[in-house]
Amino acid sequence: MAIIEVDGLCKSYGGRPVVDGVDFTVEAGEIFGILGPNGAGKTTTVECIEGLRAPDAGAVRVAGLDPAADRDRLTRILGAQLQESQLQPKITVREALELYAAFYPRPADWRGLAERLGITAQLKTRFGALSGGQQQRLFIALALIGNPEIVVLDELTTGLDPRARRDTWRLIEEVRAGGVTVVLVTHFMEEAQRLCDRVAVIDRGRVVALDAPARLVGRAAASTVISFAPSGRLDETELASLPDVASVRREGDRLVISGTDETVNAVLTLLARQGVTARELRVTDTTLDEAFLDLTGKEA
Ligand SMILES: Nc1ncnc2c1ncn2[C@@H]1O[C@H](COP(=O)(O)OP(=O)(O)OP(=O)(O)O)[C@@H](O)[C@H]1O
Repeated sequence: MAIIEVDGLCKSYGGRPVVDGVDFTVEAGEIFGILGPNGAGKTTTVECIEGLRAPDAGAVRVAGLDPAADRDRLTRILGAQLQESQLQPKITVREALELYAAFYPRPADWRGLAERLGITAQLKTRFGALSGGQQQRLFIALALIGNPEIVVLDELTTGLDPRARRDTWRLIEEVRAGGVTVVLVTHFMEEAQRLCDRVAVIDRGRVVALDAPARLVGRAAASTVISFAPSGRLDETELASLPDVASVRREGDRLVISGTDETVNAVLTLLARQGVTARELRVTDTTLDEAFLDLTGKEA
């Protein structure tokens, strides 16, 4: 059953369309990812779902409600991650949790949430004195405090260290196991691949692909990625003309070439012919990173 329906959504700022006919539905109980390069229109799209912005055209329905017109009822079923500016720097973590719990008829136990998010030691700390990662965890706790049916998390783990990121992923999986629908805007491909049942890739205000992460990877032009630090100069145009090459790019001193097994052999032959050694050579299966580059031509 679809719990969120976005149909022909359009939004312009100063006459410039930033969301340009976005369609998708989110099924109840799924973790739905929204991926896209900077400025693609992801936040604007979720702000229309949260009722924070009214669409210029098209329709959004959340559990049958029109978010822009029914914000009061919407906030009882939808929890959203706050932006930094929405909390006073002097409020303590405990005060924020108690205050937000008081807004809802059936709040979650804030002590339990603080425990699961690892911010119990900070209960007396003022918001302004928290580290970026601690602030982020408090925002997640506040998004969940009303026991929502749907939670919208925008850039969930930005600013978290790898350990805290993994803890947060586990928490999101638990939240979903409790029946909550999760909409996740993310720049992290690993996060999308690990957590999301389906992902919409948005580019320049349009959905350019929508599928399970594994199926998006399967549809990518390339199946294999070869990367290495060349010991000498290599002509990128020559690399790009090798069999089955989908893309060639530089990452620091490394070259990253996506293609097929045949590309790997051809690259190694070219290197041998030119007397260049491939240092720290890696050959891996295509990931969502490459599929995303294929779809949008950009890094997330
Ligand atoms: N209130 C606003 N007024 C004018 N332009 C805006 C406003 N909000 C967003 N924009 C512009 O609209 C475009 C889309 O922004 P949006 O935040 O939806 O993209 P995004 O995909 O979430 O990007 P990011 O990944 O960088 O957060 C951007 O070019 C942004 O600068």
